[in-house]
Amino acid sequence: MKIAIVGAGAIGGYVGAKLSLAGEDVTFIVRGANLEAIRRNGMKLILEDGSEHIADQVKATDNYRLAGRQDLVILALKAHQLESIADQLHHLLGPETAIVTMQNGIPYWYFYKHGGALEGSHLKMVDPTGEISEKIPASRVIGCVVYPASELIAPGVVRHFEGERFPLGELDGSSSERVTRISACFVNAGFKAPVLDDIRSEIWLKLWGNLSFNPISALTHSTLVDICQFPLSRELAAALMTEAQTIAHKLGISFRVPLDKRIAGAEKIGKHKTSMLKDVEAGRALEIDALVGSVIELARLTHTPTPHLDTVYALVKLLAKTFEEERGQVQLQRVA
Ligand SMILES: NC(=O)C1=CN([C@@H]2O[C@H](COP(=O)(O)OP(=O)(O)OC[C@H]3O[C@@H](n4cnc5c(N)ncnc54)[C@H](OP(=O)(O)O)[C@@H]3O)[C@@H](O)[C@H]2O)C=CC1
Ligand SMILES: CC(C)(CO)C(=O)C(=O)O
Repeated sequence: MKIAIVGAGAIGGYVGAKLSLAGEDVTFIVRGANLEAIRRNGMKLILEDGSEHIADQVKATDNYRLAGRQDLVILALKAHQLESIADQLHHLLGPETAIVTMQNGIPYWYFYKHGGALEGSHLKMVDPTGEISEKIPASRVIGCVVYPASELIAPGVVRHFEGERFPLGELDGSSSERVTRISACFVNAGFKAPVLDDIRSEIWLKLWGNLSFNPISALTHSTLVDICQFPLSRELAAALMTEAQTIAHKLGISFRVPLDKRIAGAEKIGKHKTSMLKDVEAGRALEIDALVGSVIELARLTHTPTPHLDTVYALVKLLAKTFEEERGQVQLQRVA
């Protein structure tokens, strides 16, 4: 399959390297030092067992037009980075090209083919200007939940920590020919890629952890096990998750795992820093609006009170604002 991966970071690098090693025709859409490194050496993948694999057949470019039409486009950017690529994406799209979205959080396409009173509603938190929905048509999208954890440790070098599951699903729940084909392609590359008839419920299950543990960890610099074992933060995580569950239930979502078990699962991961804490430490922009702001937007749409989510959202937004101002100061000092 001809596959473009937009964003060759932790997840894009991991997925693209494995697909290429399995014989797929992979092009990374990538920029900066990462582009140079992949062009020079391919994408190096370091697996959990320490083994190293070089995907040296991958192509890498920052030119969408040159990459050309694809069978499949995988969007592996952070949610707040989608707008920056939306304008260029059409170069990759032929009449049948499918798009797999690999962002954590509530996706911009959430209400497409959702049914009910909220069908077609637009979510400002993840698509502030409407440009993403306009230029990345939801009719092409296959939903996906990313369970693996990985990190781009240097340009062109990705380390995989754990997990291989990428559940997929059509937005209308059907088992179409295209989703079946993409699932088979993922399985052939060594991933688990079950086709689900309710991808939104799986998105909420993953998000349950992200909307609670990620902001708490970013605010307190604590790992998952620390948050889960300290009674007050465990209680706060449970309160955030309970509010989210009320919203989700109103939207027809069912959780296949009870709340206590979901917290126990996070606790078992141990001394692990969430991606939002890693972003804080690295001075990168935080995925707050996709993970928390969008849930609050859904709360407003479903008339659900969310005092805990509102409080945590306010605090983590302030944290991000302070960081942005500090970064601005540092840049100004460098210019001076
Ligand atoms: N990492 C993980 O273990 C997990 C991540 N996820 C989710 O997966 C998604 C991707 O996260 P992750 O891979 O960690 O993020 P990364 O930051 O590692 O990767 C994103 C990549 O996109 C690139 N990028 C951003 N904007 C552009 C652009 N305009 N053109 C080209 N490239 C661009 C970035 O490059 P540059 O550095 O040049 O900006 C970066 O390499 C997120 O939603 C995250 O929450 C989910 C589960 C686990
Ligand atoms: C580790 C985990 C599961 C925390 O919610 C995660 O998905 C993240 O760090 O973004």
